[in-house]
Amino acid sequence: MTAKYAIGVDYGTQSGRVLLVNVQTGEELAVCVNPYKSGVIDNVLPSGTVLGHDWALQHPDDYLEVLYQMIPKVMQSVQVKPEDVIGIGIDFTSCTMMPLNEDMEPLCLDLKWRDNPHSWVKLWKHHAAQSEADEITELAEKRGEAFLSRYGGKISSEWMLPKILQILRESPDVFEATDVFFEACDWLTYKLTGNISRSSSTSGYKSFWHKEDGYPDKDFFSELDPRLENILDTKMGGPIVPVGNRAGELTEAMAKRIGLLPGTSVAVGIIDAHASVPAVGAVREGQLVMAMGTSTCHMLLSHKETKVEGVCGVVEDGMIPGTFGYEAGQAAVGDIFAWFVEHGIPEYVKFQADQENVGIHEWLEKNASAYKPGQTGLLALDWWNGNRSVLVDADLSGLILGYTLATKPEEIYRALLEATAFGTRKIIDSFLESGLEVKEIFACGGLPQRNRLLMQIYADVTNREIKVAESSQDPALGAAMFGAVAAGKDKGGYDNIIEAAEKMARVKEEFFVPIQEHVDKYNKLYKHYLKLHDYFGYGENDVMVELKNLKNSM
Ligand SMILES: Nc1ncnc2c1ncn2[C@@H]1O[C@H](COP(=O)(O)OP(=O)(O)O)[C@@H](O)[C@H]1O
Ligand SMILES: O=C(CO)[C@@H](O)[C@@H](O)COP(=O)(O)O
Repeated sequence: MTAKYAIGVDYGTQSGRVLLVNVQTGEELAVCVNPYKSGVIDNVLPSGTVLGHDWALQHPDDYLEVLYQMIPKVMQSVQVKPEDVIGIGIDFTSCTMMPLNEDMEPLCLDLKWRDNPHSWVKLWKHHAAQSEADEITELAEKRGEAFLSRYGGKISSEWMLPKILQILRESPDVFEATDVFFEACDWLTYKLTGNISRSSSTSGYKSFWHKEDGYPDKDFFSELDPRLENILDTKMGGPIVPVGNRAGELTEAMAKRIGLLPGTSVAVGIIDAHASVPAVGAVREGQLVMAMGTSTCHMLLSHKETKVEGVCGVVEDGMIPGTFGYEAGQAAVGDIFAWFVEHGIPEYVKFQADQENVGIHEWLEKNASAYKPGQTGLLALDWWNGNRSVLVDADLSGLILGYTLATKPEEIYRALLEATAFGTRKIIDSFLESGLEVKEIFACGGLPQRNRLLMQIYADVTNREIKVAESSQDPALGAAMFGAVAAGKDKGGYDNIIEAAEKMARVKEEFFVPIQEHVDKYNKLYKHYLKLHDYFGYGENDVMVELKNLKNSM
């Protein structure tokens, strides 16, 4: 049989990328990255409307551009015939949601609505629905809703219902005008296939849907707000299709536009971080995958369903069929380092990095590597974008302790790297305390490829070996694998994602091994991290929330 190919389209926070992969070998033939023209809209709308605190929106046209521009570009860069591309898979940040009209078009593209911020795509890191999230948690607790325990006991402002509730409360007219609220992932799948469906992955992790129990009762929604009584049949309606299935086939019009053949199989969409799980070959119980980029998502596979504090969700078959997929996460990781590089470094660092012809991150990494664990005298809490797991509180904020007049930028950078590693250890501890096994850790995403010091710190802080994905486009590779599964064996693909992972997944031969001397030091520092974590995180000291309230009242 001639070689067959699949396309993975990975929609990240800042950019979308398209990867063309050989289905038999997993070889990556070409990749094209398209930074979103409008990026993350967190200050003002294109029309000039000023946004409130913690808003994060996106422009839906930026997503379509990735398909229209990047798929033809990838195809032109290699000698692959469209008929040999058997499947397409999409992964997307989540919950990135949008209000659509009855023609399945985003409301924000309509002149009538475009000045209203609520008509736009709300990005996963839109955190302005915290009070709605708290309200949902309170109601679920009061009613003893069983679903709450699957989400670590607390509802995140990042998910679908808090975002819908915020729209309803702040802009009932947008709510009324909305035909359906859709995850961007599912909207793009619709754009490719013309079929309206929802992914079991986004529905399970972000919209409270459960394979056996379905959604929470209608009563729950109506008690939250009577206007939500029928939302499951109306604005949240549509068939839910399990991941690993085919969502449909490429339409004639879309095929023409992107230079592929109509009828090409399109997979049910998945959450971006989850696509990395099969892409590193993790398909078994006890395998933990950290997708480390702007944020970090921790995905753990297990055969049992249990309660885990602060977990973002557990969904049966949510990542790999036959297992329960647990997701936890840190809402900022790379974003914290980016903040420091952008706002925290003095001119002399820029000058020296220039002289040495290296980037600021590289300069800081090199200089921070000269320190031993504990030598900076600093300890930080990694809550620059709130705390996703295990505290689930977007109102928490960052902290650095131990500054002196001698503190240097590279020491602060190191403390920030360490803080994110402590945050990850806390998440692993939470899994272990719930009786789940963590046998093997994989790291993927942009960070492990770029920062060796960071990865060594993670190995030392967790006292575990860390394997790193070979592909720098891991989610896109995973999405392409789902594309190959959507096509099926008859067309040269695979019957299921486990078979696809056996043939297409890859990790680097070299991995990060803990250094005992560092492990001992970090064990001590971690105890102090936990003290700060519990003191500020569990409400004993609520100064972070008070400061935020004060700021928001200005
Ligand atoms: N050398 C580096 N060390 C640490 N962080 C870095 C480095 N280079 C870039 N970053 C951070 O990595 C993040 C981007 O990660 P990446 O995985 O490429 O993107 P995304 O999460 O959008 O998919 C940014 O927040 C950026 O600041
Ligand atoms: O929340 C999730 C997954 O549940 C992610 O989509 C979100 O953290 C964004 O991930 P990136 O950091 O852009 O890769």
